[in-house]
Amino acid sequence: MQTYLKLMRSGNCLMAAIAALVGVFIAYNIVSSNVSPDFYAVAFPTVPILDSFKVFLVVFLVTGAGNAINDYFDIDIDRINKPDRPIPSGKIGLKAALYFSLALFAAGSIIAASINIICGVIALVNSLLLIYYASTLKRTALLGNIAVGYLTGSAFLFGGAVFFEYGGIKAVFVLFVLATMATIAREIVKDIEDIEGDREDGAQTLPIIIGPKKAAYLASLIGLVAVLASPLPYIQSLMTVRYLILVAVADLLFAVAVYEILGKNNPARSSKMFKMAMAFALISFIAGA
Ligand SMILES: CC(C)=CCC/C(C)=C/CC/C(C)=C/CC/C(C)=C/COC[C@H](O)COP(=O)(O)O
Ligand SMILES: CC(C)=CCC/C(C)=C/CC/C(C)=C/CC/C(C)=C/COP(=O)(O)OP(=O)(O)O
Ligand SMILES: [Mg+2]
Repeated sequence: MQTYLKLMRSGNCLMAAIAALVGVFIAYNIVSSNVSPDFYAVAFPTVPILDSFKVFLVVFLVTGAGNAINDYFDIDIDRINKPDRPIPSGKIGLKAALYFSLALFAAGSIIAASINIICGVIALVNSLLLIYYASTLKRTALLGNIAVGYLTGSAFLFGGAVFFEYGGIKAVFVLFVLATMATIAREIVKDIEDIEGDREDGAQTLPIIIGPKKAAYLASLIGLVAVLASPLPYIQSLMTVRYLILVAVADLLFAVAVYEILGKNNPARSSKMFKMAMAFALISFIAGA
């Protein structure tokens, strides 16, 4: 069981699932404050506890499926870059990982469809995109990074989609944009870190095409634009002033991540700092909502 949780990268699954719950909560706050009292009393539901649990479960399962199918297709690269992972280390067989991933995708999409049609569509589209990313897109410069950025940011959209008929997706769109930009920046840095294994595998990633230095500048630019945009949830009255204080700490961590890649040419540490900054930004969304 432990090895399958490692294949799923359960820490990422938990982070994504919490992000989706933030989406549910923020969307509920916004749409329930926008409706008229009589509509609120008559038509608008109370906080959807069961749907919130389903949202958490779907994102946990689909994210885990995406990580598992990624390692299934990455077996050759991971033998070079990450030999301790469950498949290259032999702890989980290749076919077992594939069937496990497909089962998680199916379970997640079916549960999503039981929430509403939009949640079902998002889960199905994301599942297909995760498979396409792992099999093909990840070896394509920038498109692969954008796909992972969209997928990560979509956790917020998925939470907002619980209230799609009340404008829930629009309510959380700025969170989607911030998460997408931060993830794209980190994905480019990860490609700089993996450049040797990717080159051996014939992948055409951005750092291989334009060089690691220019890729580092682009990742830093995207990351810094996300930092400059980070007050937007407060400006849009999605978040309280507590968010503004906490996200300033996340912004500082993003700045350190940029320094690690631009100033110290250390993609491994920069990637870790980006992830820490993203985790802290998620905490600021939770505490500031
Ligand atoms: C500027 C600002 C306020 C940005 C917002 C940042 C934010 C809240 C991002 C959300 C992050 C999130 C929902 C992450 C989910 C889990 C995750 C790390 C997904 C992306 O994983 C792909 C990555 O390539 C996996 O690699 P690794 O982390 O090394 O296993
Ligand atoms: C909203 C719903 C239903 C699902 C969202 C699913 C989410 C949040 C996905 C987040 C992004 C994610 C987990 C992508 C999986 C693919 C992946 C591991 C990309 C990075 O892989 P590589 O580029 O191969 O790098 P490493 O394998 O070395 O980490
Ligand atoms: Mg991989």
